[in-house]
Amino acid sequence: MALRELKVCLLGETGVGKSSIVWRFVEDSFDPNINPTIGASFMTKTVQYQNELHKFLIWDTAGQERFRALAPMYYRGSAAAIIVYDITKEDSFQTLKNWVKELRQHGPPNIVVAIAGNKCDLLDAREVSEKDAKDYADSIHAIFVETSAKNAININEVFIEISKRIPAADAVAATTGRGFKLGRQASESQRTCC
Ligand SMILES: Nc1nc2c(ncn2[C@@H]2O[C@H](COP(=O)(O)OP(=O)(O)OP(=O)(O)O)[C@@H](O)[C@H]2O)c(=O)[nH]1
Repeated sequence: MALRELKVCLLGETGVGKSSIVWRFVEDSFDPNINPTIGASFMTKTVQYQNELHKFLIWDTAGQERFRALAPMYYRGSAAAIIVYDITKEDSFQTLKNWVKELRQHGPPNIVVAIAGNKCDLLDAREVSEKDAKDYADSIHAIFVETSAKNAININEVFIEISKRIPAADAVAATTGRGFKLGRQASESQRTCC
């Protein structure tokens, strides 16, 4: 079975739940006392998609302002970016729009963008309407899901949607050197920090 490596980065304001989404996806766990990311952290997870294995190489960036300048190192060369906002924080949705602008200006031209409205378990505190966010995502042809890392809602779905959109993106990637590899492992996960 063909193994495809897909570099994915997570972007978004501090505290929106980027690391929690990654932990839920890779380890199927949730830590309410998780620490803010320093610099960035890296994890991988391989999943089967149709007749291929997709190995996600996931760069979870730090949302704190002091690390902002590091982000290009992680979104450059990415096949996809998951930009996360917190549905209970309007400001975090504005920050997301800034990330979209930055990716447009400096990111890979064919990057798949997924917008994740996280903390959808906190409906009573909602500040960003699902419709407004979906309309915005549609306007930039991005994937859109509301997620809850806490309650494991729509976490796998984000990555499945990325897998679905990658073939078109990879047709370009293949011509630039990234592409298919034959692999042996059916599933794995790993975490390192830097
Ligand atoms: N209720 C709720 N809390 C969440 C959810 N996801 C994350 N949190 C909490 O939000 C806080 C921040 O989560 P992180 O995953 O560290 O956020 P981050 O975006 O990675 O933050 P930085 O590393 O600073 O960029 C933590 O207290 C999490 O437990 C969620 O889906 N629901």
